[in-house]
Amino acid sequence: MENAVSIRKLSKVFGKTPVLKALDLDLKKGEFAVIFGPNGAGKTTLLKLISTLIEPTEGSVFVSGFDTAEEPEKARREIGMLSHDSYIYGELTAKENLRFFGQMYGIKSQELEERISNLLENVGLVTKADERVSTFSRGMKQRLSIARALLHRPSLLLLDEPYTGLDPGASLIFENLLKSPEFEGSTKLMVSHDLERSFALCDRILVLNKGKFVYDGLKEDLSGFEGFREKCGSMLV
Ligand SMILES: Nc1ncnc2c1ncn2[C@@H]1O[C@H](COP(=O)(O)OP(=O)(O)OP(=O)(O)O)[C@@H](O)[C@H]1O
Repeated sequence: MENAVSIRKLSKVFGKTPVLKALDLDLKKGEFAVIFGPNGAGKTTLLKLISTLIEPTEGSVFVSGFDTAEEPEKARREIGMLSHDSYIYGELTAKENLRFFGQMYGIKSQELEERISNLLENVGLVTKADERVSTFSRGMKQRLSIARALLHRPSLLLLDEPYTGLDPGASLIFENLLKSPEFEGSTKLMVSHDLERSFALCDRILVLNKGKFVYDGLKEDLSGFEGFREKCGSMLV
């Protein structure tokens, strides 16, 4: 079976600074991997490269078999990205934002309206559906970003610090969405500093440090969170 993500000798240099150094990575379909690592390790840069937001200096990225350099549109169709830049428009309402992105993905209008209602309900924004996003709190914007990322039923979820701004209730809603029948089979690659919470969700752990993977292992091979801390703690600084 073809991998959800295949990365080969991927490097990124900003100016003269090498940020990612010849990375190789394969993610199987349905895997839930989390990337840990200290500030500046290159985690967000890696997610941006996979999502085609930025281009590699060298190397290649394949998403569901699509080479992101050659077929970026097809690769993007597979991806739902949740990140710091929320990609939502302040002057539009929550519903209008989702409509805009849904139309971009070519979702037919009746299906789109149903999808928008469901997602707004799921993320707890029904009562705010017709309010402008510029009036939203950070957590409300993050809830809307979650709905936006899931709108086109992506097969690959790239989640960059998804808990940012979420209150405990919204964090649970988010985790339940990931475990829901619709998304439990999707592949997930998450970057997070919330070690314990992410460890509980994932089945594979990667540690990125100074642009290289210094650890890659399955959760089942570690003796719980304490085992992970013992093995990887020193790699996280
Ligand atoms: N557009 C850019 N131009 C120049 N340097 C950049 C750019 N984007 C990122 N960098 C640099 O690349 C390095 C890695 O940044 P990145 O955001 O990928 O780290 P990170 O592991 O996600 O860190 P954090 O945990 O703090 O979010 C940092 O030194 C950062 O300053």
